[in-house]
Amino acid sequence: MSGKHVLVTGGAGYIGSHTVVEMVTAGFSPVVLDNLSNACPESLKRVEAITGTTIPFYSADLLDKPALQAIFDKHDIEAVVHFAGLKAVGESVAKPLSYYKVNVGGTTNLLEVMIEKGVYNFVFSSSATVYGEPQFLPITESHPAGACINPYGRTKYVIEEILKDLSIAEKNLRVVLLRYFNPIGAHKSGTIGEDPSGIPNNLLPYVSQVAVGRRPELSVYGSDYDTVDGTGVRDYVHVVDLALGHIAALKKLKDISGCKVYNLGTGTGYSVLQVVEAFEKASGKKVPYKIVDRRAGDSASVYADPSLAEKELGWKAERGLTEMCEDCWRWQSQNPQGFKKD
Ligand SMILES: NC(=O)c1ccc[n+]([C@@H]2O[C@H](COP(=O)([O-])OP(=O)(O)OC[C@H]3O[C@@H](n4cnc5c(N)ncnc54)[C@H](O)[C@@H]3O)[C@@H](O)[C@H]2O)c1
Ligand SMILES: CC(=O)N[C@H]1[C@@H](OP(=O)(O)OP(=O)(O)OC[C@H]2O[C@@H](n3ccc(=O)[nH]c3=O)[C@H](O)[C@@H]2O)O[C@H](CO)[C@H](O)[C@@H]1O
Repeated sequence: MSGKHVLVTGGAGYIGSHTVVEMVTAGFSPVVLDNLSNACPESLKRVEAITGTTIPFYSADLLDKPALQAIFDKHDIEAVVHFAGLKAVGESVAKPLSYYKVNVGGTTNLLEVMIEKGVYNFVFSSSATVYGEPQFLPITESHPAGACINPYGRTKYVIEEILKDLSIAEKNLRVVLLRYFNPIGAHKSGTIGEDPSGIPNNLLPYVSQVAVGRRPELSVYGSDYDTVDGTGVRDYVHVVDLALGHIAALKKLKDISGCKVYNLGTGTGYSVLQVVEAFEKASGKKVPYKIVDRRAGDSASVYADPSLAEKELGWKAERGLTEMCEDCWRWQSQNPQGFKKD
């Protein structure tokens, strides 16, 4: 599909910015749309520095249909990779309407404009959260989905269902749904990475902010799970591997019809304390922690069976936990305050 453009919504964000880098390397021409509600323009400047390419950028909102239409009119868009949306679980409980409006309403807006403009290739950022509490491990794509425990997860599941319905109604539509497990790490340059606003919800950003001295200690949510050391186990996947999964998905679109679903994970789970230990080794810093109560809604263990993505997309995560922690630390130590000027 090289020569034409791929619209990347949310391309200034964490996963989007890493994917834009890999897209340029793979010969795609990305155009980025982002309303910068959870990103800053600096991330794209750094993507341009890494790739040596100018990336067309539109500061626009998914809810602004005329702005979406104008982008499709201006560029010859062949496919859309859709990252943009809200992703904070706690906030989704407090503000469900915002989550349904932006995630579901924003996606339906985008799909309407795509169909109006005759663009039929779509890659969507879904999440392992759609599986809810695991009924078996490792989780395959045929594991039951939909029993989500928070509004954020439900928006992902609803969007998946919309895409399945739409790909039946619109015979030309080709969709790849990617269910991410736990993306962490950063680009090797250390110039782009995850930059959460406020107190991080997720483990790695919290650990790295403790290591860099921004926070005094990590709270480990529970040590009485039925796991290797009692702490929660997750499938951490390097964000660059995840980005490469989108390249594989884009290449796959031409060979499929309808809607395909793939897990993107490594297949290996690590406990919170194993991650802390790996991060301490990678950074040479101590990460003080205290054990506190379990976090509501957490499962003991969640990890993927990623074999379908390997078989059908030719994609396999290559980077291990040590590299994930080293790359995360390079980004955090070079940018203690994230993209904000120090
Ligand atoms: N990071 C994870 O752990 C994870 C796991 C599973 C799925 N996902 C999904 O992957 C996608 C990307 O996640 P991320 O971690 O890069 O998040 P992110 O917040 O860094 O990126 C999302 C981007 O979308 C933009 N955005 C938000 N609302 C918008 C709107 N209305 N219009 C235009 N742009 C808007 C934000 O400014 C941000 O740059 C999200 O859909 C997220 O739900 C993320
Ligand atoms: C309930 C919840 O928020 N779920 C979201 C969270 O899942 P996860 O719970 O899979 O990711 P996470 O990074 O929030 O937590 C990973 C593991 O670390 C533990 N932990 C986390 C933070 C911390 O300060 N201390 C600590 O001990 C946590 O209990 C879990 O065992 O992130 C995913 C993205 O990757 C999805 O967005 C999930 O919807």
